Amino acid sequence: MSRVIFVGGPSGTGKSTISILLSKKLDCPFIEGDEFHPQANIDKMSQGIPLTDEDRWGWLSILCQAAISVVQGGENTVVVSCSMLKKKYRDYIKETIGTKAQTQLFVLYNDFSTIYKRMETRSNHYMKANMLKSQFDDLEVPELEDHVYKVFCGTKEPEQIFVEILKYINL
Ligand SMILES: Nc1ncnc2c1ncn2[C@@H]1O[C@H](COP(=O)(O)OP(=O)(O)O)[C@@H](O)[C@H]1O
Ligand SMILES: O=C(O)[C@H](O)[C@@H](O)[C@H](O)[C@H](O)COP(=O)(O)O
Repeated sequence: MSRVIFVGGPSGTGKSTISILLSKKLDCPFIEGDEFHPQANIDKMSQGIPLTDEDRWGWLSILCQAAISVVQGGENTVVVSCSMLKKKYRDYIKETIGTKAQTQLFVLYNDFSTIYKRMETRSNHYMKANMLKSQFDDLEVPELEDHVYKVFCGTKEPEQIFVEILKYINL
């Protein structure tokens, strides 16, 4: 059966970095969630305004449909980066993918100060460092959610985090 692997967490925790490592290892496509935001969401974030649930539902739907299209197009696996900060977003993703593929969700998390320092150096990204707090406020670290795994990153190198995640993935 095909599978969809989502990599989540607040901005700067390493979603894209880890997703790229996974897609290389699994030799599969990678959907960069940031590239699928409606323009209204990008405009909002560019102005330093955090997204609300209402802003996110449409984006989550687009991402799920993109992942489904990839596996229905014949790919065995696809990796998607998407913050999916709240349990209800993760539930929505699992429900929407449904039986079309096996779904595994990994939520990266870290200390606020570690990520804040990292974000301050990323000046060209539309996600402003001062919006990070709202993301941490929204983050619900998963506990006992089916097919959802939390991954504490701390000061681990991306390779180390990648190896941790691989333990949950059938190669
Ligand atoms: N484990 C890590 N340790 C140190 N730096 C990292 C780690 N993971 C990612 N980074 C760096 O942090 C920044 C944000 O990473 P990125 O993968 O774009 O995060 P996200 O997609 O979650 O916003 C990048 O400059 C990246 O190289
Ligand atoms: O890589 C990042 O910096 C984050 O992924 C970010 O750009 C993300 O697209 C938005 O944070 C989505 O909105 P929410 O995370 O607020 O849902």
